[in-house]
Amino acid sequence: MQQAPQPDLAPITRHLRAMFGSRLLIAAVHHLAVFEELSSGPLSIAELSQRIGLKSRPASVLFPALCAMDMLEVNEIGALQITALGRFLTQNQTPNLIGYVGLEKNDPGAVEMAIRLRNDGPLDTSGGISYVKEGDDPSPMDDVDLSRMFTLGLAGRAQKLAPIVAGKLSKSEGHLLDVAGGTGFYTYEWLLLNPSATATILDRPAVLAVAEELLDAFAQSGRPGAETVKNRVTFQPGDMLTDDIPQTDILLAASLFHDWPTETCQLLADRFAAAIRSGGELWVHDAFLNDALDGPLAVTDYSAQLFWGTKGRCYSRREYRNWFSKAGLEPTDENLPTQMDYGLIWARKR
Ligand SMILES: C[S@@+](CC[C@H](N)C(=O)[O-])C[C@H]1O[C@@H](n2cnc3c(N)ncnc32)[C@H](O)[C@@H]1O
Repeated sequence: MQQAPQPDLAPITRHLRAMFGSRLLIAAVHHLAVFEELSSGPLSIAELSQRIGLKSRPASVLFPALCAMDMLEVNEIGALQITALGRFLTQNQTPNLIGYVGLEKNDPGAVEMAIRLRNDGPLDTSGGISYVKEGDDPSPMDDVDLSRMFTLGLAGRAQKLAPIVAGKLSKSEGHLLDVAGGTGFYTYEWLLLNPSATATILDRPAVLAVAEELLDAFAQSGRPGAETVKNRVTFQPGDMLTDDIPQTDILLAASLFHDWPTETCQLLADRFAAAIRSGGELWVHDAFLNDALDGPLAVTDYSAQLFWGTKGRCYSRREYRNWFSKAGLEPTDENLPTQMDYGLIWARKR
């Protein structure tokens, strides 16, 4: 019997992430006065950021989101200006919706979003930041219970996307390194399609304990070839920011760069480029902003969610390709959509 086609689960993730976009809008109107600042004319991104007290990361989350909502736009000289729609969020416009939006201004999520925008992150980071292990700072990824909770929280997403991603990655008889591989599902599915290949999953030790359990279940699933996958996987506990990264033919970075600020992204690109053998490939699976940093809305909402919970945000393909080029890799111009607003880009090493 033929299987019914599986739906793209994007509507679920879009509605989930829309909450963070709403918080940005309320914070912009009522806590940061973005529209009032722009009401007398366009401002450069740097000038507007400075006036409302935003560093580069929060500015790169907020302004693309307001552009995607069609309330701001970038003019021909690269300055931000209010659109015909956004005008209805300024005092000079009668009627306007400032009061109506203001009914939500004390919503705890909107208030906290304003705090995080101004502070470039939460005020209290003593418990560590989700999905991030950096230096000696405490990390939930090194706590047995929290790392299990965070890793299993991503399991369904990875399980759904992994067969699609695996089918689009290059075929190989060589080695795949899945950096910050989490559950490992991308690796298991790829090994199923590449029966002579081997793979390493690098992550924090507590995360890999969960991945090993999931691999056991995968190997016993009864799917043809699944039992061979187990012997072809190596689990490597480590710190991708400081430890030696094993040499590989294909390196996969899935939902990885978006947890980190731009400087760390360049460091990671450099480290990954060094680990890839000549002729090898770096693949990124993520959700990408438009190169013009003005949308799409699903990704600006996601960027707000990542801003809220991690040290990163969503980036454009152009931003990724710049890091790749600076790392000595040759970015290809392929854009391969997967599902849930994610896609693949890749670069090769000569
Ligand atoms: C958002 S998850 C992505 C997991 C997986 N690639 C996926 O798409 O489902 C980020 C992963 O990065 C790992 N990670 C964070 N900091 C790390 C570090 N310094 N070294 C190695 N892994 C790290 C986390 O433990 C977590 O599993």
